[in-house]
Amino acid sequence: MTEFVFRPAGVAALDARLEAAGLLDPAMEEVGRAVAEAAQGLAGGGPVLLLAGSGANGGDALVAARYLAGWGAEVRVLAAPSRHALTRLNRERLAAFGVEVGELTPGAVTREAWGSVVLVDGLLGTGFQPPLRLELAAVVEAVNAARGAGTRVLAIDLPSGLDATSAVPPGESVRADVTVAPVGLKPALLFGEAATRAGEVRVAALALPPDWAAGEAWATRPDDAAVAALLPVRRADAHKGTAGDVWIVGGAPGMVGAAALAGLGALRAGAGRVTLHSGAEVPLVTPELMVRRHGDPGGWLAGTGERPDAVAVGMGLGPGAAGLARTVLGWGLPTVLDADALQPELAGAGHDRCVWTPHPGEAARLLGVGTAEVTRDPLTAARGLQERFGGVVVLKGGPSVIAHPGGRWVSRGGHPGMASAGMGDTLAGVIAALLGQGLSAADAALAGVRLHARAGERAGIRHGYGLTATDVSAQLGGAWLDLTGGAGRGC
Ligand SMILES: NC(=O)C1=CN([C@@H]2O[C@H](COP(=O)(O)OP(=O)(O)OC[C@H]3O[C@@H](n4cnc5c(N)ncnc54)[C@H](O)[C@@H]3O)[C@@H](O)[C@H]2O)[C@@H](O)CC1
Ligand SMILES: [K+]
Repeated sequence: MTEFVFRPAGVAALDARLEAAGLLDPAMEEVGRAVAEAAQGLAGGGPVLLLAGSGANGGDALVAARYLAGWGAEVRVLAAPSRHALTRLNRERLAAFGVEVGELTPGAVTREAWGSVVLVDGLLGTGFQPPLRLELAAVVEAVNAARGAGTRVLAIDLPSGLDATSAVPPGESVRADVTVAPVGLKPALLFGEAATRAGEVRVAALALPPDWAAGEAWATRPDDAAVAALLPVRRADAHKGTAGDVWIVGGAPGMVGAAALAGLGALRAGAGRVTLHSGAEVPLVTPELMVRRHGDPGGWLAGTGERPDAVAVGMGLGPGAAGLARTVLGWGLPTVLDADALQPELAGAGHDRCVWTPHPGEAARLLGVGTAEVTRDPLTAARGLQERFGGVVVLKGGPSVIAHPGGRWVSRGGHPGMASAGMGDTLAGVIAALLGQGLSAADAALAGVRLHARAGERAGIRHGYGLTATDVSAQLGGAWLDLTGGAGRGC
């Protein structure tokens, strides 16, 4: 399923629409039921302790308690006083069900957690404004102590104490084993240290008019079926001239491997013909790559009338890369700009057929901010880059973000072993190959990132953290077949 990613403002806007349509009560009912089902699955018939804060997150917990009680589970409930109308209503409904609700204090949490198999965290969701107030900080501490003693923790929407928009927790927060996120994900569930505190994340879809969620979402996380639909299908009479002529412009003395890896990535992603243009002698990593050495690559590019179907420029190119990149951008061809071609002076030089592929350090250089600012909120950073540089931006990371003029995508998958030099060079080649096969810049970026990640997952099974960019390239063909379900023959 393709998932939506919301910021708090989107959640609040969706809430307002639900309220106006008289659908907020049924929505909370759906969320509470989904939470109850997940808690029941985790508890395996054991007692469940539910903690309800003062907002709608707490209301979700109170609904979940009612369902669990109705199914015959032993429930213990502690709740904060609330002025939220629906949360209060659900507390009354729970009382009518005969379930007692205790006062939410750190001591009560410690006492009631004793013997509870599962603790449901409905303290704070997207309405949390850091920093955590003292009385709740002590409750969060008690929750984490209970988890340390063996109680499994299920967070509603996000672990309480996380800022929904940030990869960096503002301080201590609940540490969850499972998070059930209503309607869609929040950035904190996807990125950085915050995501590690959420455990396994499950989205609980709500029955909504289809355009409501899409209209309020800040990004989407496409599934593999959506990505596979972007990949080209060849005719039986395809030949190397129809599969894309790709140039790799990169490599300087001491940095030739980067260009070679990009070339290999392009070949393995189906390019019909790949030529490396370099000012240095590039090693023959595979005989299928063509290598052309130029004494003055910039002069040659400026003068040549030859044109490929797609270009990747920058990998290992060294100083002067921005000038070469400007020349290539001037051709208006499908182009990937990577590594040394990612220079602030190229702001505004992008066009709708180009893809910029910075990692967070390069993104920070392009934006003129610190790397921490980029990694704290990659979705906003990627959008800022796209607006400043034009075209499409792939902000690499785990997960990568793709920003295009119509919105933002968050990629899926990958493997921690991909944290090694050369992976970005391979990705640049993969995206160039897809551009050369006729994909738009946005589609090539999304499909390229997912193909690369899937290849990394395959290579990771064999090599663990020791996998190299060459290992990933070798798995690109298999990754393509995985995504397309074995398609790929002529039709
Ligand atoms: N449209 C949606 O996506 C839906 C959202 N729902 C739930 O609604 C939640 C958002 O509800 P609310 O906007 O009521 O917000 P929350 O329930 O997240 O929290 C708001 C409450 O937290 C308190 N609070 C805020 N900052 C605090 C701090 N620093 N220290 C201590 N207390 C603090 C506030 O006083 C307020 O009472 C979501 O996280 C989700 O669980 C669901 O109920 C239904 C559908
Ligand atoms: K929560």
